[in-house]
Amino acid sequence: MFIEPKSDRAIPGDLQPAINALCNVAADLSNRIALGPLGADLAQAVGANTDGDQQKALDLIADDAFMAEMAKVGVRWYASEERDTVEQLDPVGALALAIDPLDGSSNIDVNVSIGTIFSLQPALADGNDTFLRNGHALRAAGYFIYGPQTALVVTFGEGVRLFVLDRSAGRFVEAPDLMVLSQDAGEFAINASNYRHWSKTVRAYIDDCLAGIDGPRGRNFNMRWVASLVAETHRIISRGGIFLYPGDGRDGYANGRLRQVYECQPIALLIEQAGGKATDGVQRILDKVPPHLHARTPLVFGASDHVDRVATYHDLPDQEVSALFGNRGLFRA
Ligand SMILES: O=P(O)(O)OC[C@H]1O[C@](O)(COP(=O)(O)O)[C@@H](O)[C@@H]1O
Ligand SMILES: [Mg+2]
Ligand SMILES: [Mg+2]
Repeated sequence: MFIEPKSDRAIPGDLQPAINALCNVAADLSNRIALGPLGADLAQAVGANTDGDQQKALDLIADDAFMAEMAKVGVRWYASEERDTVEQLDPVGALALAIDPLDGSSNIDVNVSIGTIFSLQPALADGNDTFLRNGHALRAAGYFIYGPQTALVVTFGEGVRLFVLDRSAGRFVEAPDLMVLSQDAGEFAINASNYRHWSKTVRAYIDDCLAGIDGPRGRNFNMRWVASLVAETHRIISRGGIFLYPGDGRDGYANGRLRQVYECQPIALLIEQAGGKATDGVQRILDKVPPHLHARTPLVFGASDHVDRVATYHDLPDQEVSALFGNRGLFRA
């Protein structure tokens, strides 16, 4: 076994082979990533996926490795960010796996945390129908983080569990405590270089954070942006705060950058299970049905109060946001 749960906590029996196989591949990837420049050039550009995103060597290595193992463990449908269509693996398998095999690709060659995001749900007769459902069908959601520690963070619907890779044993060993999101950290994460492309609503929210103790929030905030969704999620689950990847005015970014099936649904389930919230700014992510396999959605997640507050900015009539915005614009001269 490549995973060692605490003796008083089980992994649902029908999911165990798939979770074990995911751990096997992730441990191997972790070893390869850890070699850095002593190993193969994992950051080499090798092409583009259907969405036009650049693919790095590690995106494809990870995708091939996960797909090969999933064929042996009762997974019928395999949907990957790196593939145009759903692949059928085991025709009599009962499960469907959605995966972002390598998240945070821009960080591969700079020794910053990257990851793998996945979800498992029951397989329907048709692959597309399986994945084009809202997030309430998920049986499990998780990510592997390849960082100073390689870890698996996963939920089976009863809280969020942490397993750390013990390299000497070659196994992911469960940590004693469940992960619970702290509600009061004052930290936000957003790619602020897109400020000029955001809606007034998003600008007003961030302006208020930046105004700190002198603004309407009456407290100072800190900012972080790793450009690796797994790393941001791990930090927020570990110590709180809020993450935003809103839609913006750039070509192709009307719904932001993050994919509903491979990234947003699993992260949303984890965050909710840790005691937080995940929305597109207004609507709960888990309630949304993906319009197509590679659909993107704006994503806002973190401590409940922070996420609720973002929704109140969206609720303001446009004139009111404009009026607020007229008094702010802290990024402008
Ligand atoms: O470069 P940007 O626009 O800040 O986007 C960063 C976001 O893009 C991602 O890298 C997208 O994931 P992939 O690396 O799987 O394409 C997220 O991990 C991250 O949150
Ligand atoms: Mg990703
Ligand atoms: Mg990816």
